[in-house]
Amino acid sequence: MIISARGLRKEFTVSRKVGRFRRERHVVSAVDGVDLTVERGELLGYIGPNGAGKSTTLKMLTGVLTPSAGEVSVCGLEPVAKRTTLARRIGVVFGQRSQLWWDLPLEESFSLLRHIYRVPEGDHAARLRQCTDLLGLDEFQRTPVRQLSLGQRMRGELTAALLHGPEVLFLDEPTIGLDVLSKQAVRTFLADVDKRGDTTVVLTTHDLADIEKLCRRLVVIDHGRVVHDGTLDELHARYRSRRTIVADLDNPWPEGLTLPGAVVTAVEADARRVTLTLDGMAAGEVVAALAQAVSLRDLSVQEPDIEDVVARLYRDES
Ligand SMILES: Nc1ncnc2c1ncn2[C@@H]1O[C@H](COP(=O)(O)OP(=O)(O)OP(=O)(O)O)[C@@H](O)[C@H]1O
Repeated sequence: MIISARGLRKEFTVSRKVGRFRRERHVVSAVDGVDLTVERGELLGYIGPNGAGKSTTLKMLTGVLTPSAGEVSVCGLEPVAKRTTLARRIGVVFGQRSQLWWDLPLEESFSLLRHIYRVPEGDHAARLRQCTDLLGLDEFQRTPVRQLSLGQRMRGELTAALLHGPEVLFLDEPTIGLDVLSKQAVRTFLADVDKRGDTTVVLTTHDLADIEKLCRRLVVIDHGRVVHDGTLDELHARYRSRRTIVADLDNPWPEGLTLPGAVVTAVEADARRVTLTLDGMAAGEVVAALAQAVSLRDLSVQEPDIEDVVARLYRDES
């Protein structure tokens, strides 16, 4: 495994003003005993509600914060003790912080990074070409970073994080604030990184479409603790999320009609639209029974909603 954490904790002591003159100190448990292992080449989604402890975990994995307790190893190194060595083996994109030089054109930032990380010219050129092609960077490579839009800068940040060929890429909300096209570009790019298989990716995001499109495995934390570690399908199974069939009908839905393997969950639009939630039976069998019973105008089968299942998990844990 390339990342391992056992009993990882981080506490912050904060002081709060009480009355006019007194301050009271109290301890915030930001990460409260996280166990986590990530295998080489995985693309892991690390999600949780605001304040759950995601960024604090990433900061401990990258050596920015010293854990209060627990063991952590990334690329076989202890992040804080070996921070400089580790920096050469990981890439980091933290939404709020930039690794680019504000006043320099993007291409000069890339060139500086090549010297800082001492990347051989050929490797640098090959990786830059790959990122440029996939992220469409060509048209703004000569633009100073401060003039770039958020979406353009994020493409630059991703490139900057990958130019030294890191083994692990940590991404803290890489799609936040991006328009649909930029989001798509970032997701397609990350899917390509994942497909090549030589970079492990840890992704935190509030955009569940990122998770749905990119992550086979999902770790959910809340109040600093892991509350789910598994696939999205396993999460749906845990909450018994079901597929639904939405059918538009030529005539009103006959009151009281039932179909085996499905439950009627909504009758709308003057009873000419019915929603059936599948109860374990295959969609095809229910659709066939439906077509026998009523005259169908249109029909769609909808997958379980990720927003819904994750909201239920967050509610349960809060
Ligand atoms: N430097 C700090 N000092 C005091 N408390 C902190 C500090 N950093 C984080 N916290 C607290 O630790 C908890 C976890 O914060 P963290 O930033 O890790 O959450 P997060 O899951 O990344 O949230 P978000 O999704 O809102 O970015 C929060 O209660 C936060 O207020």
